[in-house]
Amino acid sequence: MAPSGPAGAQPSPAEPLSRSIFRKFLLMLCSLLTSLYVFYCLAERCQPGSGPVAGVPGRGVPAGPRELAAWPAGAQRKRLLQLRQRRRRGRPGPGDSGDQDEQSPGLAAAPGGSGAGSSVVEAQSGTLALLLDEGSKQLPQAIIIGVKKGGTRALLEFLRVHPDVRAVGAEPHFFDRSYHKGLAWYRDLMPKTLEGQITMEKTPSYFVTREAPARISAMSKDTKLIVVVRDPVTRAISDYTQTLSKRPDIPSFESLTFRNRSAGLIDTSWSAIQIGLYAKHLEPWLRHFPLGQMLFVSGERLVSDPAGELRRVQDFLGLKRIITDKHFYFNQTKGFPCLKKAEGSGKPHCLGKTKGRAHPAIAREVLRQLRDFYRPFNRKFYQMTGRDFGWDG
Ligand SMILES: Nc1ncnc2c1ncn2[C@@H]1O[C@H](COP(=O)(O)OS(=O)(=O)O)[C@@H](OP(=O)(O)O)[C@H]1O
Repeated sequence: MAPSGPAGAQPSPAEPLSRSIFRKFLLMLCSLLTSLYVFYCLAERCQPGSGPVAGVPGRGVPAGPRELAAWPAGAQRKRLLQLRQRRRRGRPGPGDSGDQDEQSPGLAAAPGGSGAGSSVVEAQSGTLALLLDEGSKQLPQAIIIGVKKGGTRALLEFLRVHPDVRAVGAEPHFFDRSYHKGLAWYRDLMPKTLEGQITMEKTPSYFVTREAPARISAMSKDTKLIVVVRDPVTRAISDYTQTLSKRPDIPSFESLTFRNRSAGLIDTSWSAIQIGLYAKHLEPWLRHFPLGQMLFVSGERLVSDPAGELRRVQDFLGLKRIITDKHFYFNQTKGFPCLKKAEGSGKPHCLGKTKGRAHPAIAREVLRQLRDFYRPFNRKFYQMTGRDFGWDG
């Protein structure tokens, strides 16, 4: 008995012609259906278990065209740029203020990394982005220049929710550490922006860098400067807590605070103390920038009323008031306000564990001496800025 041929093989002379045509037709139909299914997947309609949560664009997976269509125009443009730029991610940030300051969601790898989900998104964004202008890299028009441990990361993360703000995630440290690399290098660190969008960065050490005011002014006299300030005593303890987390064997806060404890002489050369002399650090900035070009954000109010502080910041930057109370919720576990939907992921987002560390208990008497020490500097700072931050009340 002759063996029967494999499916799709040449018809034997005994096989009727109509049957062979029918089999070919079936084969073609199958491949057509397969292609349709692949297309269907590309349109992100068959992501198992990762469908978007109602009303939360991009939740679970990055937003597809259908979700994008439901977003405001500014958010759509921003989202497309982010998707496009994710392809080129992988370049590490140039540095930060000492902490492993978490990358914002917009720059962090998407869940699944370079897995199937991301390639699907890239295929879509590539097609869609081609239809739109991709934007260009600009030098920042606004910079958060300080202060270290003031709440600078929280402010930047909150601002990034705004569709007209684009910011570099890591701290560039251009005006203090990398100025020799030139403005082209600096610009290249920035994300692409479209017309009407603001480019921003934050490097808290600029506020205490002697050369920074002149350098920023040389880049552009119109640069808007934001300083997040916090009670200098709490700020010093926060600064110390950060160092302690990396070097647990350092001396106590109390012993580092004084040059001579029995004489009550504060060691102003210790950077944790030095940075809190805000009035002193502000002077050189005011020689290069008018006061109206600087905004002082209360680090305390950024925690107690983030929407209120963000309203001031949006007004200062000439942005539409888009970030409001609706964007925040108070996370009891974290003990801080968090975003209901972070930029880039659409998921609830609190800052990482390097923000909001528990501070060590400091002797009451030392706290009193520090408050006495800072009081005149604080008063001068309130006068200079026209705002009483309430640290001495
Ligand atoms: N929403 C929210 N979530 C978490 N943390 C918040 C928030 N808002 C302000 N802060 C305070 O930010 C402090 C860290 O400040 P910076 O981000 O400027 O620090 S750094 O200079 O960039 O290292 C950090 O200081 P510590 O509490 O001492 O860790 C926080 O108190």
